[in-house]
This record gives sequence, structure tokens and C-alpha cells, in this order.
Amino acid sequence: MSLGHVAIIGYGAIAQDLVGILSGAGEGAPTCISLLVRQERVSQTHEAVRSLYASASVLQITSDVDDILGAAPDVVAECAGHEAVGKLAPAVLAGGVDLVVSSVGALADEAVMFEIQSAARGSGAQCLVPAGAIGGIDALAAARLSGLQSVSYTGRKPPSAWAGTPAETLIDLSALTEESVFFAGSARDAAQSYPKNANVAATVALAGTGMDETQVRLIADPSINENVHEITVASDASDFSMRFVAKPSKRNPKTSRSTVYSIARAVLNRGAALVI
Ligand SMILES: NC(=O)C1=CN([C@@H]2O[C@H](COP(=O)(O)OP(=O)(O)OC[C@H]3O[C@@H](n4cnc5c(N)ncnc54)[C@H](OP(=O)(O)O)[C@@H]3O)[C@@H](O)[C@H]2O)C=CC1
Ligand SMILES: O=C([O-])CC(=O)C(=O)O
Repeated sequence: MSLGHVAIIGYGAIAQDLVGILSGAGEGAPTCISLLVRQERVSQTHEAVRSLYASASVLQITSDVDDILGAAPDVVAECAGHEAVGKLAPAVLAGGVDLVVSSVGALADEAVMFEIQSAARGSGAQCLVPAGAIGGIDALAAARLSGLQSVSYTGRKPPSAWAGTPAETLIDLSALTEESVFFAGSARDAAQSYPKNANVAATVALAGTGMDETQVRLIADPSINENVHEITVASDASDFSMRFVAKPSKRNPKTSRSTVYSIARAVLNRGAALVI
């Protein structure tokens, strides 16, 4: 088995790291990588990619999803944002291509969720939700089969990681001297109000008690430099708590560095004989 053509939507922090990881995957590396970027970013992306991957003539760059689908990729990895999921995911899935989604919080929009599931059911393609920045999603999704009593998620990041979000209107991020819980509510509200910071809340919700029952707290904490993700689960099979202390991405402090490795694993597993 081998991985053929991988297409990636976006070329920001996660996607740039993903291209590096896939290109360096040795025997498991895809034979071809395509990038789907905004029209206005096509030429700058060509420049960036050419300087980094001089020998990799395999990289193709387009702003047209039909170019991607016409080349029949084995899998598409979305690494762009909620808007890109709403706009492009149904077309990819309707085209019969499996999609690994990073921006899981987009599925908190019921219309987007419906379109994605309809497109996947119609073509037989799958929308794959990786764990992303967090872990323990396997244990949670398995425990759900036994019966879940409660699932809660807490996301804690340095104040600067919440810049440009509604947290700014709730608290003075630059003046914090101690942690501040600025959001407590459902995973659906968290994912939709904090689209670049709370995708994990949606992932935990999908694996567990759903968007409306999953309890979420979001915290700005001036005493930390990492992004800390915690889940607490009570189920008929087991009770567990997990805490992940993730280093921030060097390219984007809102994004945990662990995220891209989870996406890469989901992609590389498509070409593996033994999947773990
Ligand atoms: N599941 C998880 O655990 C996590 C998920 N995420 C999700 O992943 C997304 C990407 O993260 P990250 O790489 O750090 O973010 P970045 O902002 O660094 O990169 C996103 C890139 O995607 C581009 N983009 C956005 N919309 C489109 C589109 N419609 N078509 C083509 N390109 C597009 C952006 O371009 P432009 O700048 O022009 O808008 C930008 O270059 C986040 O927005 C978040 O939704 C992030 C962290 C954890
Ligand atoms: O990467 C992270 O720390 C989590 C994140 O941004 C998200 O869930 O959207």
C-alpha cells in the first residue's frame, strides 16, 4: 500500500507544517501533494513552496476546488478554517473523496453538518475527524458505546492566544494577573464563538455527549505559556480525566503544535497497511 495524491486546503500554520511532515515521511510519503489556496495567494504560495521544496515538483497549487477534484486525490485535508469547511467540504465529499477536517467547530452549524453528512452519504466518501490538539478521543468515543453520564472540556491558553476573539470584549487580556474563566457553556456555543480556538470542544462533543450537552470552559491564564486541554469523562465503562499541555505552534500561537501531528497521522494512515 502507498499514499498517492494528498490535497490540502489552506497554506497557513498547520498546512505548512503538514507539507513538511508528509514530504519527509520516507516510504509513507505521498507521491503528489496539491494545495488549494485563495486566488490572491496562489503566486506567493508558489514562491514559498518553490524555495522550500526545490526538488519537489510534485506540489501543485490552485484556487479552484474543481482542479483538485479533477486530479482525483486519495484524501483531502482541510487546514483552513470554518468558512472553508462550509464552502468546500460538501463539494469534496460529493466528489467521492475522503476529507480530514481540522476546523471541526464548523460542524457546530447544523446546516453545515447536514450538508456534509448528505454529501458523504450520497457518494460513500467519509468525513474524518481527527483528535487534533487534544487526545483521548478514542477512549471517549469508545466509552460512549457503554453509556456516558457527563463530559466536560476545559481549554486554557495564555491571554495573547485569545487576542482577536470575543474574550477581548469580556475581559482585559493585557491586564490579567490571574486566570479568568471568560466562557462557560455548551460546546456548540464555544465552537461558534471561538472558531480559531475551540475546535477541540466540538471534537470532544462529537465523540461524546454532543454539541449541546458537552460542558465547556475557556480560560485565559497569564501564568502559562502553553495551550492546556483537559477532559473529564464519566461513563458506564470507565471514568477518566486527561490533561494535555501543548506547546503553541511556532507559526500561530492560537494553534497547539500537537494538532498537525494528529492531522498528519490521519493522512498517513490512509496509506498504511497497519493502522494505529
Ligand atoms: N482540531 C483542532 O484541534 C484544531 C483546529 N484548528 C483549525 O485549523 C484551522 C487552521 O489553523 P492554522 O493553520 O493554525 O491557521 P492559519 O490562520 O495559520 O492558516 C489558515 C490558512 O487557511 C487559509 N484559508 C482560509 N480560508 C480559506 C479558503 N476558503 N480557501 C483557501 N485557504 C483558506 C488562510 O488564508 P487567509 O489568511 O487568507 O485567510 C490561512 O492561510 C483553524 O482556523 C482552526 O479552525 C486549529 C487548531 C486546532
Ligand atoms: O490548537 C489548539 O490549542 C486548540 C484550538 O485552537 C482549537 O481547538 O481550535
